Amino acid sequence: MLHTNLSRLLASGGPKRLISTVNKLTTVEVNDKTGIAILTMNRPPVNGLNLELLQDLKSSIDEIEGNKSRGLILTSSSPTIFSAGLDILEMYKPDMDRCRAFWSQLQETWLALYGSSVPTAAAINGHSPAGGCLLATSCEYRVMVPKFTIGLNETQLGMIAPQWFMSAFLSVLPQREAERALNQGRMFTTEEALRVGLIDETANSKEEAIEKCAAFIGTFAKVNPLARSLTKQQFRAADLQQLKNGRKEDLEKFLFTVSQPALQKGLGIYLEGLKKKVKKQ
Ligand SMILES: CCCCCC/C=C\CC(=O)SCCNC(=O)CCNC(=O)[C@H](O)C(C)(C)COP(=O)(O)OP(=O)(O)OC[C@H]1O[C@@H](n2cnc3c(N)ncnc32)[C@H](O)[C@@H]1OP(=O)(O)O
Repeated sequence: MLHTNLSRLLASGGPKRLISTVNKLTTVEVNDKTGIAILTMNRPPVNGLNLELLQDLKSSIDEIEGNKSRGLILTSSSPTIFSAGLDILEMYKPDMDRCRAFWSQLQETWLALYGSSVPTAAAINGHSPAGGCLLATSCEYRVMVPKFTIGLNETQLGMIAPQWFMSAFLSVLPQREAERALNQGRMFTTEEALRVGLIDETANSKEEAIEKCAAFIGTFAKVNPLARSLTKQQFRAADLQQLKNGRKEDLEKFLFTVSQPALQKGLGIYLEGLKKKVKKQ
């Protein structure tokens, strides 16, 4: 089968071509034989989504769209973290101008990934909370390595996931499951995520996850690319349009939320907890 051959080629190392080194926080490698691009996040230690990583992600997505790649596989250079979600330091005691640029960029990057015309898949090779889960659920397919967690834990930080975070989550989970998980701020283990359908497959390693993502992308090999892409766009149009129409309000809501003293206090305690955890070990 064609898609199995594609995934084998990719797994075998194939003739990869690094097409982008300009962006320091992401790399794009295209396999010359399969035409599939691997977009790797590389912002140690946890791929926290700050303004610069979001900018690099957006320009890498644009690059992949522009070079006619057959698909995009999103992954991480860290062996244990896909992405720790939004960089909390962008929201804690923020400079409001930067904060505005940060949230606008998050909107921009999400619109590009969720609305991407190429087939997208996430090789989730580590923990994937909150914004990390948003990136993964914005792709069309998810393969995750065991012993990690994924979910939208915003309520645990005293925050409410915006409607478009929910849209991506709801494009994957049934409403009842999504609502309960969001209300609880639940983080799913790899096995739990597979059971509820938050991920599509598990893999024993990053390489295997990439191979399975490539096999998914290979399933479109015989489908007319324009018909496939327009069908995807049609499915996602309402979600994308909702954010496009409400971008300004969404930004103002975010800026209002982060300027609340109670939220700042909560974020301070949360960050302290993350650091204490480090000291205890
Ligand atoms: C209208 C308003 C709408 C707003 C809605 C949006 C709201 C939220 C969306 C988000 O994405 S908020 C971020 C949520 N993320 C998390 O809660 C994850 C927190 N991190 C962890 O659970 C763990 O760090 C980890 C990802 C499981 C990794 O664990 P590990 O043990 O490997 O690493 P640590 O030692 O915990 O971390 C290393 C280092 O990184 C710092 N760090 C971790 N996560 C973040 C983060 N999201 N932002 C900023 N910094 C982070 C952590 O404090 C450590 O720092 P140092 O001690 O080394 O300085």
